[in-house]
Amino acid sequence: MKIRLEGATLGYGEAPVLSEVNFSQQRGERVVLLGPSGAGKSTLLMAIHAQLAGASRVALVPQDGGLVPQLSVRRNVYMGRLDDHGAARNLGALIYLRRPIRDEIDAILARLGLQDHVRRPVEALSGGQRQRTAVGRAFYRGGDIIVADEPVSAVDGVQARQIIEMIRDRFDTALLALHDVDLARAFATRIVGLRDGRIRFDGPAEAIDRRQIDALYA
Ligand SMILES: Nc1ncnc2c1ncn2[C@@H]1O[C@H](COP(=O)(O)OP(=O)(O)OP(=O)(O)O)[C@@H](O)[C@H]1O
Repeated sequence: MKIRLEGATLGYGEAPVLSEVNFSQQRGERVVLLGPSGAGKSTLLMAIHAQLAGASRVALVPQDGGLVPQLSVRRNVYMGRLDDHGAARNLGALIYLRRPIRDEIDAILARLGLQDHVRRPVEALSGGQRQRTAVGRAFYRGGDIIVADEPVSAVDGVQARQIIEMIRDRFDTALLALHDVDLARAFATRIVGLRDGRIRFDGPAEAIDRRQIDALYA
């Protein structure tokens, strides 16, 4: 697993969103990106995901969930391992999921409080239920690292804390964008503050003080 950006410029068209970015992450670190809307958190996350993809197994929770609305919760979770199987098996899984697979998926969904929704199409779910489905897919996938873009923004505070704890228990290495500063502090070993496309601070969670964080959002 190698995460290293040196002097990177990241963006979508002509104008860069992030310039001269230096960022690296070691195995075992839980890094949280903080910063106001538009600071560049998603841009940085997706650049790192692109760097990891192929070389490492990454569990991804994209900001928009990336779910297939017409398919059931269970099948959306199954998608987490789509690339472990051939096309024939995946096509078959659209019609029938074998018992051991179903049981494994359902156990994850139960831990996320979705046991009563496993057969429902994602399009019939609430925003928070969808978000938990996307998290479930990442758990089912597993891997060397989880990269998650505001994975608990649509659930209530109690659920958010539970899900963040589940992420911590399941993945040694994590890179998350979060809005909730207290949650970030509880989870992270390291906090990176972004504002206007620049990294304003980057250090051990316990060394980052409230003033630095408030300045991001001022
Ligand atoms: N697909 C895109 N095409 C062009 N510009 C984009 C695209 N996605 C994001 N941007 C721009 O890049 C900048 C940073 O956006 P980004 O999504 O990385 O911020 P963020 O910190 O994740 O914000 P939020 O907390 O609102 O998700 C913004 O100015 C945004 O308008």
